Amino acid sequence: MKPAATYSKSAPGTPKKDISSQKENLEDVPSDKKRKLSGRDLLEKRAMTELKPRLRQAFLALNKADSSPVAMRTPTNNTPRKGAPREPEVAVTVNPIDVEALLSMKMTGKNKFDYKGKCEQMMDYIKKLRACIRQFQELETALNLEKEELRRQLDDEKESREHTEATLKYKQDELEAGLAELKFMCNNLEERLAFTETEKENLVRAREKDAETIQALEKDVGRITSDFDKSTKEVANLLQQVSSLQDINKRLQEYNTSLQQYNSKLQSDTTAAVEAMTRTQKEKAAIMETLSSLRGHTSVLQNQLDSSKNTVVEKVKQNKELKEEADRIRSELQRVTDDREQRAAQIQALMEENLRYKECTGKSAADLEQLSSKNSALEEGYSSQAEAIKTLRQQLEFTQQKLKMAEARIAENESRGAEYKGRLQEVQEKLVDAENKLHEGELVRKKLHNTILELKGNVRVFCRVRPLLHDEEDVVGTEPLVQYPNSTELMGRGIELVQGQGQKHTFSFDKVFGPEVMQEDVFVEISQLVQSALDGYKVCIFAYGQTGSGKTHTMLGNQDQPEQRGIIPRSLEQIFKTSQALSSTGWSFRMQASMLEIYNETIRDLLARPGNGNEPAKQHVVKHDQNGNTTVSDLSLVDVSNWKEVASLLQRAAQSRSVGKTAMNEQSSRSHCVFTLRLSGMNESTEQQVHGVLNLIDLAGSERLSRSCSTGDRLKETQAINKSLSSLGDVILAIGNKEQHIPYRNSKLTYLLQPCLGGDSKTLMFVNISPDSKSLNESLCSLRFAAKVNACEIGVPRRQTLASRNSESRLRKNGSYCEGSPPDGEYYEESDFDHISQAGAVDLACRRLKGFRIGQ
Ligand SMILES: Nc1ncnc2c1ncn2[C@@H]1O[C@H](COP(=O)(O)OP(=O)(O)OP(=O)(O)O)[C@@H](O)[C@H]1O
Repeated sequence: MKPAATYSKSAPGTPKKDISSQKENLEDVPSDKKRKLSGRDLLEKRAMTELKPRLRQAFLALNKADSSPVAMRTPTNNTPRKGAPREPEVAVTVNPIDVEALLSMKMTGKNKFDYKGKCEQMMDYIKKLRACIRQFQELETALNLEKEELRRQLDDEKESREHTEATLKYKQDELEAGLAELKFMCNNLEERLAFTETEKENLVRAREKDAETIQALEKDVGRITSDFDKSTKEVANLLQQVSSLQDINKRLQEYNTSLQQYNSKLQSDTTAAVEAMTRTQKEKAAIMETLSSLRGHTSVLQNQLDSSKNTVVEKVKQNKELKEEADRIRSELQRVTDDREQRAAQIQALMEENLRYKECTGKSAADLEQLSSKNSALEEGYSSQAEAIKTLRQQLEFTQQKLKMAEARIAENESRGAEYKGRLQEVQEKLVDAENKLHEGELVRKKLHNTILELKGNVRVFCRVRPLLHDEEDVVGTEPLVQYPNSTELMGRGIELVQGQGQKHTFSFDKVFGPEVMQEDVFVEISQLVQSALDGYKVCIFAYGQTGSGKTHTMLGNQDQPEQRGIIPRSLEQIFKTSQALSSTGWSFRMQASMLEIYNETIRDLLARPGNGNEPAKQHVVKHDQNGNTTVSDLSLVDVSNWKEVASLLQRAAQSRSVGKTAMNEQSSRSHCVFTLRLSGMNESTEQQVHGVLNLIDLAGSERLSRSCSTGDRLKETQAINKSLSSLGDVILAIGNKEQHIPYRNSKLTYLLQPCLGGDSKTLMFVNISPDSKSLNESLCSLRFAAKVNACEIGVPRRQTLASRNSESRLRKNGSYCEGSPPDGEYYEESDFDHISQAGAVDLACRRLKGFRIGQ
């Protein structure tokens, strides 16, 4: 038996070796070709080089013996995966066939004709050939598999090499970055080292100084020790004082307890006041009802009185006619009587003459006859006249009777009229009484309402709806755009906007004025607030609303028509009148007015005297100090003492103000206009002082660019206006949300208004509304904004009162003005100033309730 021929393949799993061997194989390839050879070419080349000796071996084995077993590697399908351990090589024994011998083998047989033997040999030969073919097939399969595996190994190798290369690149980058960082750190450290060294030098110097200081301190310690001994003695004294102070403290605590009791009493008083207000409101409703019924009754009585008056007038007329008739008849009668008497005298004279003729002269019978006929004619005339007199007398009697009857009727009517008059008087008195009660109730209600608002510290909001202008429409669908709810709760305070399809938006404010409300009625509602500026409060009234909604009309109005004057002129008139009235009680006031506008985020002095045009425009800066004082640098302040002076100032300001025509308003204010009156009051006899500020602000109108159609400068103005108004909205929102940071600095307007919005002033906002249906959306926005403002709590208003005579210092002499709280420790008892306003008691209660300082 021939030794089993074995062929083995180098075990896989040693790719590096394979790659190196491939490299070795590549050595003999020309270098330009080397680059072109791909991995697949290498593999095929290597397979061929490995296959050739194996084929040669296989043929050798087959040629050597057809029956001897040959150890051959059996191909397996379990190709090792990447990373998996390689299986050991498996040797399979086959009977190798000597192919050369097989191919040169001849069929001999026993003789030439031994076909059977040849045939058997042939069969055997065919079998061997088949076995040989099978072996070759197996070998080919094994080689194919091996080739496949080698290809896979090569791919794996390539992949792992790429991966390693990428990792190496990444690591290199990392190292480079680290190096750069280290270099940067090194630089830093060097800088720090330099800095530390200088610091060290400084410290050394400081230490030297410290050493000197310590020496000085040691000397001081000696001195202090002696002082300490002295102090110890003083401490003993002080301890005694402390015990006496503790006594005082105890007494003060008792006083404090009593104050707390007083406080709680005030709180209960406030509750009672609120209840009283509710009661008053109910009473007011009842009085209103009585009033309306009385009004109805009065109108009935008035009608009756009017008809009675008409009857009396008629009867008087008749009476007069009858009297005239009677006079006429009387005069006729008189005339007739006179005539008759004249005739009787004539007859008498004729009769006497006749007698004289008869007696003395004996005249002829003819003459006698003539005379007697004359006499009879006269007698006839006389009798006819007597009859006429009789009828006239009858007529006179009848007329007199009629006259008497008419007079009786007149007397009757007059007594009835007097009765009616009495009843009317009575009703009118009742009416006046009811109206007085109503007025009083209204005053109490207002006062209580003010007190509650002040306790809450809210900004008050009044809403005013202007009348329709030409070309405007105030209906949405079939309903009026603006409606006023008439429920008891919302009467005079509620407003509804109808958005179409019955959708309503209801708002309520402190007061709502409809289009019919006159300027005077509006002012009546704010006069008390204005008054409080004289009492030492900071007061701020501003008008907000879309352009053309009536802000300027409300604040300034029309100066040429007295009944059309707005809040600014009326307020000043009232302040001047009241300050004059107070002069009889020792009070004298100094008042200074200023007027500025904020135009395109720049402050402009409206009272500045026009220069020659060469000097640069002044830069006005708003500043607030720690005490809440506001300053506007370089602002003109003008002393005013009567309305005439203010009127001329307003005129001067109107000429400098930025006004323009927009698509929505002929005379549109293109800036925010701030009128400020600073009041400083001093009582000569008591040396008491008050400091008040009245800010009256006409804001520029908000408008949509799409509606106002602004371009150029107008567009810039509109953008500046909208920006500052939106900043105002942000501030209000932040205050409403009680945020930590209030963005007052976002616009000049909010920064200037900071004390009014976030401080302790009495603030009132007018929200002006246009009833035009085209302005519905803007009106809705304005009302929503106003509702937010109404909900804002800005703190409790505080009066500014002083005792020392330094009021002059609080009113600026030139350049800037101050407003705000007096320095600490200078507050006085409210009762000291109660003579100024009736609101004193309520204010005192408010302040005590809020824990304000009430005196030193
Ligand atoms: N209550 C009112 N009664 C009568 N007319 C009014 C009333 N309110 C406003 N008007 C008229 O409406 C017009 C626009 O008013 P006004 O100029 O006051 O608006 P505005 O809000 O100040 O506008 P802008 O913001 O553009 O300055 C004016 O002609 C004014 O006379």
